[in-house]
Amino acid sequence: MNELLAVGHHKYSTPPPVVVIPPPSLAIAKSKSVRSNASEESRSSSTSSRRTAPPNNQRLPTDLKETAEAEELDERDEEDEDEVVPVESESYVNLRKKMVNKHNLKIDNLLQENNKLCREFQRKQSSRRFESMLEQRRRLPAWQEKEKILDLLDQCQVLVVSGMTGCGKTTQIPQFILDASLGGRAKQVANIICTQPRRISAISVAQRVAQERAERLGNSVGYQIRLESVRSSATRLLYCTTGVLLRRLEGEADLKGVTHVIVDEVHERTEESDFLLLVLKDLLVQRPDLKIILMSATLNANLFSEYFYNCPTVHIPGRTFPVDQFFLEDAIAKSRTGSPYMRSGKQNSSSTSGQGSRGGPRDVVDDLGDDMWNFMSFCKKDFVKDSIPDQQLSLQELTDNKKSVLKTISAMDLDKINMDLVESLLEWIVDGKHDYPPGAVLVFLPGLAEIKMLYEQLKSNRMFNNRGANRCEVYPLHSTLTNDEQQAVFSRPPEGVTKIIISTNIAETSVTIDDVVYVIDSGKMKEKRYDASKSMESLEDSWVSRANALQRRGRAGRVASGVCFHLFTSHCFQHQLAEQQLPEIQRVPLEQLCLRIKILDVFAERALESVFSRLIEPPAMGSLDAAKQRLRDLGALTADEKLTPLGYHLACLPVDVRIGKLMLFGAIFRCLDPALTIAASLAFKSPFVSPWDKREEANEKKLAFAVANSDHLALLQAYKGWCCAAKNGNQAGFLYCRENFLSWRGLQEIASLKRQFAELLSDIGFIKEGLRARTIERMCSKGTDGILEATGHEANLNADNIRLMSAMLCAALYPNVVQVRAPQGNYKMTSKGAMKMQPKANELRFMTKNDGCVHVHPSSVNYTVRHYNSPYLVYHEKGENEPCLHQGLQHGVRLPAGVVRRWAGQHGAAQGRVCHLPRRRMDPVRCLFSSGG
Ligand SMILES: Nc1ncnc2c1ncn2[C@@H]1O[C@H](COP(=O)(O)OP(=O)(O)OP(=O)(O)O)[C@@H](O)[C@H]1O
Repeated sequence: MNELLAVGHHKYSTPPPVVVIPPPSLAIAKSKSVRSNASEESRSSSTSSRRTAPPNNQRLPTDLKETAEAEELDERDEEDEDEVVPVESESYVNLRKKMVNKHNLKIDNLLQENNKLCREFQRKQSSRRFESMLEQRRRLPAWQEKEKILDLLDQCQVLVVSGMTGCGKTTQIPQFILDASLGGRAKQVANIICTQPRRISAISVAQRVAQERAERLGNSVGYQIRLESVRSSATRLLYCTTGVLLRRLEGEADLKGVTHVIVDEVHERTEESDFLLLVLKDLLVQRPDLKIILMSATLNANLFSEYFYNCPTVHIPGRTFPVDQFFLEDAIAKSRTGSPYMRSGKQNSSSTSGQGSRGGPRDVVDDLGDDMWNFMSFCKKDFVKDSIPDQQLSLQELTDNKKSVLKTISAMDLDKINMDLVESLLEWIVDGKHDYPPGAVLVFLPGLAEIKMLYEQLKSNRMFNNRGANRCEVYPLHSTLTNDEQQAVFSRPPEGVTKIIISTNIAETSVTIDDVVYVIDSGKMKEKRYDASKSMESLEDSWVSRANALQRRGRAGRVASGVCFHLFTSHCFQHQLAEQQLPEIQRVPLEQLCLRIKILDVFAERALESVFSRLIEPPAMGSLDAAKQRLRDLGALTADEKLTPLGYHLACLPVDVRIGKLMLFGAIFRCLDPALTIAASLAFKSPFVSPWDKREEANEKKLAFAVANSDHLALLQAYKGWCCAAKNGNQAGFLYCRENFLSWRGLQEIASLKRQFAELLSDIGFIKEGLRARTIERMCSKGTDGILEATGHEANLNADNIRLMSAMLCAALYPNVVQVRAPQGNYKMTSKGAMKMQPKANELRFMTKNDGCVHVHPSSVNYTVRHYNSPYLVYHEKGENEPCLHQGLQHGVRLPAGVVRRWAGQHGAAQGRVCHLPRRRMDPVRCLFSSGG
C-alpha cells in the first residue's frame, strides 16, 4: 500500500516530493524608493493636464508611439475591446506543474511587462472610464487614509488596517500600493497577493477592481481560486483564496517575486487564515523585503498587531451609507404576521431553549390574557398602520401595538427560523408601501436545506413565483453552486423587478452586490464544532455572533442607504449573542492542519507542538496530542512526525482524514462509487430516519438492508435502492424514501457530496483529471448521481465486491476496533448430545482497547445480532463520556436528554482477515492481503 501511494501510480498525480527550481532573483525594490517615485508621479500627474504630452516630450519617436498607443488604449477603454484573458482550469496537479515551469520566466520579460504596465497606467489617467471610477473611489473613507497607509508601509514590514464594512479596505488598499509602484521604475513594480476567505469574494472583488482600473480582468488584476484562474503574465494584483496561497507556499516557500501579501478579513479567524499568519510570520525573517498587510473589521485589530510584534495599526473611520437596523420586534410590527412555529402548549413544556423555558419573560407575556390564535387574527385586522409614527399614536394604540408584538414574540419558537416571517417581510419589501427605495434583498439563512425550504415556499406565493406579473427574481447562493451560478446574483434585474438572493454566510464578507438595499438576517449560521473527547466533528446550527450580524448588515448601504432586519430581538443582540465566534482552530479536529503543516518545507522538520504553540491563539495541546495519535494510527504520520506517502495525499484532501483515506482506497481499489457513497454519508449524516412513534417499523426496514453486520453496507444498499427506484421518476424516489424511512433530502445531500469528493480526487490526480462536481451533476441520468458515468468503468471495476468493501472500511477506520466477546456458553442437551447455545444479543460484550466495555447502540443493525462471523468490528465514532454507548456513523438523531446525540453504527469485518488487527501499528491493508484477501 505504501508503495502504491508513494510512487504515485495513480496515473494523473504529480508524486511527492516536488523539486522546485530556484527562480531567478528579481531585485525587489525597497518600498521606500517606490513610494518616493510614486509621490513624485502623483504630484506630476496632478499638476499636468491629463491630455497633454508627458514632460519629456523631446523624445519624439517614443513619444509619438506612446501617444498613438494612448489613443489606442483609450479607444479600447471606451469600446471595451481589450484582449480577454481566458479562464484557466487550475487543478492542483496543474498548479504544481506550473509552479515548476513558472520559474523559467525570464527576468527580462518581467521588466518588459512592468515597463508596459507603467506606461499603460500613465495613459489610463486620461481615460474617461478610469476618471469616473476614480471619482467614486475617492469618496470612500479609505482614501482619507491613503497617504498614511503608504507612509507606514514604507517604514515597517507589517501593518494592520481596520475599518467598518464597505470603507474600501478590500478594493482600495491593494490599489494604493499597486498605483504607487506603477508610478515608479519597472524594477519596482509591486506584485501583490490579496487573500480572500471564499472564492465568490476573490472573483467578485477582482472583477470590481479591474472595472475600477478600466481594464479587462486578467490584465494587471486577476484572481485565482481552486480549479480556476484568470490571470496573465501582466497580473500584479492577484486576489486568491487563502487555500490557494497556502498551496502555493507548499512548492514556493519564499514567495519569491511577491512584494506584498495582504490577508483580508483576518478577523474571521478561519483555520486557514490563522495558519497563514503563522507561515507569514516566519517568512518575514527570511524575506525582509516582503510587506504584510492584515485587514480586519474594527474588532480585534490589537490582537493581530501584538502577534506581529506590535506592528502599527491604521483605523479607517466612518462608513459609506447609513443602514437602518431593525430587530425581531420591529420586523413583526412591520410584517404583522402570525406563525406556524408558535410554541404550542406541547412544545412549550418540552422546550429546551433557555429563552422559552417556563418562568422566563415569555410567561409574563403569556399572562397578558387572550387566547393566542384569536390574538393573531386580531393582529392581522386591527393593527395600527406602520406608516404612523409612534409619536402620533394614542397611548391605547401604542400600548396595544407594543403588547401585541410582545405577545407574538412570546408565541414564537425563537430557536427556529420563522420562514413565514421572512416571507412576510419580503412581501412588505416588494409591496413597496413604505418609504424605502426599491432594491435587491439579501436573505441570510444557515444552510442549503433552509435555502431550499424558503425557495420552495416562495414558489407557491404569487408575488414571488411570477405566475401573475413578473415582480421578482429569486436566486439561491451557496458554496456548492458553480462560479457562474454564483455570479448570477450580481446581475441587474429589469426595471420594476426585485432581486431576492437567499444565501448562506458566503455573502457575509467582502462581497458587494451593488443593488442590495435590504438585508434579512435569520441570525443563524452553520458552524463546525468538534468534541475532542468523542473525536466527533459536526456542522451545527448556531446563533451568529455580533460581529457576524454587523457584517451581514454591512452588505447593505454600500452604494446607497439600506435597511437590515435581524430576526432576533435587540435584547438578544445586546446581551445574548457572543461578541465573536470562537476561532475555527479551536473548534475543529487538528489532523488536517497537522498534515498541512508537515507538507510545508519550512515546518517539515519541526515538532508539531512547537509549530502549534506559535499560532495566534493556539488550541489546547491535548487536542494536538490526540490528533497526532490518530494520524499515527491511521498511518499518515510516523513516530518521529514525518509524513508518510498516505499522509502526503491526505494533506491534499480537505476532508476528515478517515474519510479521506476511504476515498483514496476507493480510487486505488477501483470501487470508487460505493466508497464515495459511504464517505459522503460519514461526512454528512445517515439518511435513515426514525420517527419517534414509528421507531420499531423504521428499525425493521433498516434491518432489511443489513449486509455482513455492517451499518455502512446497509446504508450503501439503501442508497442503491433509492437510485434504482428513482429510475422511474422522482415520485418513485420519494415513495421509496417514505416506505423505507429514508430522508430524501439526506440522500440528495449525499449525492451532492459524492460529486464534490470526486472533484477533489480528480484535482489531486487519483481519478480522471478535470472532473468538476457540476459537470458530474450534468451527467446524471434518471436515478443516478453521475459518479459512475463521470469516473468510468475502470474506476468502478470492483464496485460490487462486498469483501473488498469490508476490507477498505476496515483499513480506513482502523484502529477503531471493537472485540466481540461471547459468554463462556450454555449447553443444551439434544438427541445428538450437548450443543452449545448461541448467546443472546445482550449477553455479548464489546471491548475496545482504551475504553473497556462499550455497547452497540439500538439503532445499529447489529443491535440484536447474536452471532458474528468475525470477533471484531470497526466503528466510526463512539462516545467517550458514555463508555457504555457505542456511537457511529449516524448524525443528528435526538436522544433523551443526558444520553447522547448521535447514534451508533458499526461495521463487521470479514471473518479471518482481521484477527491480527489489534496488534500495534499493523497496516490493516497489508494484514488483509497477507491473510489471503
Ligand atoms: N461591485 C461593486 N459595485 C459597486 N460598488 C462597489 C462594488 N464593489 C465595491 N464597491 C464600492 O466600494 C466600496 C468598498 O468596498 P470594499 O469591498 O473595498 O469594502 P471593505 O472595506 O473591504 O468592506 P468589507 O470588509 O465589508 O468587505 C463599497 O462600499 C462600494 O461602495
